[in-house]
Amino acid sequence: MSRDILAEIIEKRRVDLARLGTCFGFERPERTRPLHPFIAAPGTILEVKRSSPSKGNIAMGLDPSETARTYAEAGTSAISVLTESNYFHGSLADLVKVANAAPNCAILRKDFLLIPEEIDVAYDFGADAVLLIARILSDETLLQMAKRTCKLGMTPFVEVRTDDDLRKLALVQKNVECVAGVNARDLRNFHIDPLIPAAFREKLGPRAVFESGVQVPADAAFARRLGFTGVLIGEAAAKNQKCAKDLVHAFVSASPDGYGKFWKRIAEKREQVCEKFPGKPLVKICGITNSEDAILAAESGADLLGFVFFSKSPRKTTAEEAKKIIAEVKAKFAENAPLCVGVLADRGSEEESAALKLAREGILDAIQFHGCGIPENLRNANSLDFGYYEALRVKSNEDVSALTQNSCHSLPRTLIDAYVPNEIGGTGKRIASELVDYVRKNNALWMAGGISPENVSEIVTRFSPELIDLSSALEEAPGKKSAEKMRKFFAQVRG
Ligand SMILES: O=C(O)c1ccccc1N[C@@H]1O[C@H](COP(=O)(O)O)[C@@H](O)[C@H]1O
Repeated sequence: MSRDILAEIIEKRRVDLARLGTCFGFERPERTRPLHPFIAAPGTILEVKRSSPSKGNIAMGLDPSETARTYAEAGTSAISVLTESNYFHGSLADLVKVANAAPNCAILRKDFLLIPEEIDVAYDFGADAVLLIARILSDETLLQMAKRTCKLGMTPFVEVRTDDDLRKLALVQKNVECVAGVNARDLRNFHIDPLIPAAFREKLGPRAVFESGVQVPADAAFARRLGFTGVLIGEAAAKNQKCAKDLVHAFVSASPDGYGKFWKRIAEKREQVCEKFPGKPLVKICGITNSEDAILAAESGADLLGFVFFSKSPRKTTAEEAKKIIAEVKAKFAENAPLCVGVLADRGSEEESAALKLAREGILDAIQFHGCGIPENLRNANSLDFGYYEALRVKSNEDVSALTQNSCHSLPRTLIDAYVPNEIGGTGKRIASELVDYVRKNNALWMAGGISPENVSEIVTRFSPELIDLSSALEEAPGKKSAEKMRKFFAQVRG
């Protein structure tokens, strides 16, 4: 989509401001409500939202006062009110109504505020916090508006999405206390990726909010597991207010954990690769059985190393061997070490128990469930010491639908591998190109199956995968990688 929706919204808003003034034609009330702290402790922000440019009509008949009462009863600590009229059908009248109906919640004015006087208007209409979008404000105006917000006792909520926005956020943080927010939705194409907020989390300061795209309770929990203090939920709450309680409960009962940490590290590694090797994917080298191969892969630029815990694999490893290799890799590469993943293919096996134990001990960063499904107890957990994802062996479009069903915030990525009858993984066989195309239409592509030094350039150019995973084509003998093949391979993806 080439349409710049943000620019359109702002253009119309400037015209309205000039025509109607900063109160948009509403009579300016005198504030009587006391001020409330905004996201001073972990909590949700449920939104009063009628429509949006990405979703069209969401809840056009919504009554702001009733909605605010429902949200307050659900236990939300804050309520966001969209006051933009052209694209979101909100108004300052909604803000007053919500502020009056939810006297114990912090109220956020969510709009595309452009001039400092709008901050005073937000205060008078009952807000406790105001959204300031870094991308649409100059350094000077942003800082002026943030300072004015604090002067009135409210909280500036600064939304970032780019490195330049982060620079602006740091400028604000140097001067005043604020809450930072990252939108998972790309306003250029409305595409939602929970790994965008994940990549930003450590750069935002202590109070940070995950915005957009939360649909189900597990998505809200995922935001908390990434370490966000708040989660802003619009459509899912406004459309189905009965779910508000579950969304709030999921967020506040989760905590930052090893699962969130794994996905944050994937997201950060993706950013680093995008910056240093534009257009190139993350790389997982699988089937590691010895330190020499592990160290060569790490030195060459592997982002993940895979250790196979499957008795029938020619490249299987044991807990003792994996532990020793991982200790060497982590000692040598410290925070630049690749993430270490245990690959499981046989549920209920001794190997599964051994790998899960290493993951719980923090030795393995994650588990790849290869063609054997994710255990229910892991799917339902909201606090784990490690990450996990599924590898699906795909042979038809129906298999791909399972992948799309998997895809939600809490399972942000699924790996695809070739389906080969009677073989589980490490087959050296490729997935049919039509199937890969079908997957990548709606999903970030994590791809395995027959990737080699000879075909990797063609695969990267043709499919733009986000991650490639390979094993057998780098071997000189079962379980032993060839240094020559590794060098040839990495010359293409890290050259
Ligand atoms: O490599 C194995 O032996 C293996 C065994 C059981 C499950 C998964 C396994 N490896 C995975 O297979 C693909 C890549 O294989 P290849 O490049 O086609 O040889 C990858 O997902 C590995 O993690």
